[in-house]
Amino acid sequence: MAAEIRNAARRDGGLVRFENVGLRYGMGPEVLKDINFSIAPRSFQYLTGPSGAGKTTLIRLVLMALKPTRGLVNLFGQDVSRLDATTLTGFRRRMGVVFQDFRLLDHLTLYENVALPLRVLGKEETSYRAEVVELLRWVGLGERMHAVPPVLSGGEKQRAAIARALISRPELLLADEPTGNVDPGLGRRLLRLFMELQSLGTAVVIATHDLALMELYDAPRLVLVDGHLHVDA
Ligand SMILES: Nc1ncnc2c1ncn2[C@@H]1O[C@H](COP(=O)(O)OP(=O)(O)OP(=O)(O)O)[C@@H](O)[C@H]1O
Repeated sequence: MAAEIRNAARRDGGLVRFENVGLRYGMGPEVLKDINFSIAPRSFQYLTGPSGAGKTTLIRLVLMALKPTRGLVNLFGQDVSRLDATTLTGFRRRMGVVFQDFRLLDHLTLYENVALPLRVLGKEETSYRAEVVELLRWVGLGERMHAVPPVLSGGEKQRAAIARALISRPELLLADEPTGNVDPGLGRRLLRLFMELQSLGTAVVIATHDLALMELYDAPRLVLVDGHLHVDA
């Protein structure tokens, strides 16, 4: 089944494809209008636009946390409106997400936070311990793995959230303002982490309005303005 889905994604040329997607919250105005774009496997792109333009909303649509009001959302080669709950859960596991507010669990150590997605899958600790430690070192938190989130800086929490998003080796990583809470030096280091991740085979989407960051590494920009999206390649 997994191979079938991957083949379908390849055939359709994308991990994600939106066709004429529109979204409104409740009876409010349309926040996203006629959105068309696709995300190729192993690609790197920014999602940008002014505050309130709809970046988080678009990410939530990709994560299937929201249903489009109109149009087609295709993930891994399949129309999501036709999928059953089990397949949707499987699709979510193929995506990693770094939320703007981190969403770490305060009563768990960083090690436990990062290991959580694997624990939830019922894996034995012996099968993942080394991998979690290696990933925490990779994001520069090797010395902090037994600390709990409330005693960490914003940048440390940011990196822990990135490690947690990566532990399941996602095919697609969505990061919402991943450099929003860090100084420019750390922002550059995080960007290098994302580039390395892409070179290891993950497609990366970074939502940001940090122009300086986007200038550091040239990549296509999905630009949202007034609910419309255009691609600056
Ligand atoms: N749950 C909600 N209910 C109603 N309106 C919402 C909801 N979430 C977002 N909106 C509205 O949708 C629009 C887009 O919001 P969204 O958070 O997607 O923008 P954004 O580009 O991510 O903004 P920022 O860069 O400030 O995070 C805004 O006008 C916002 O007020």
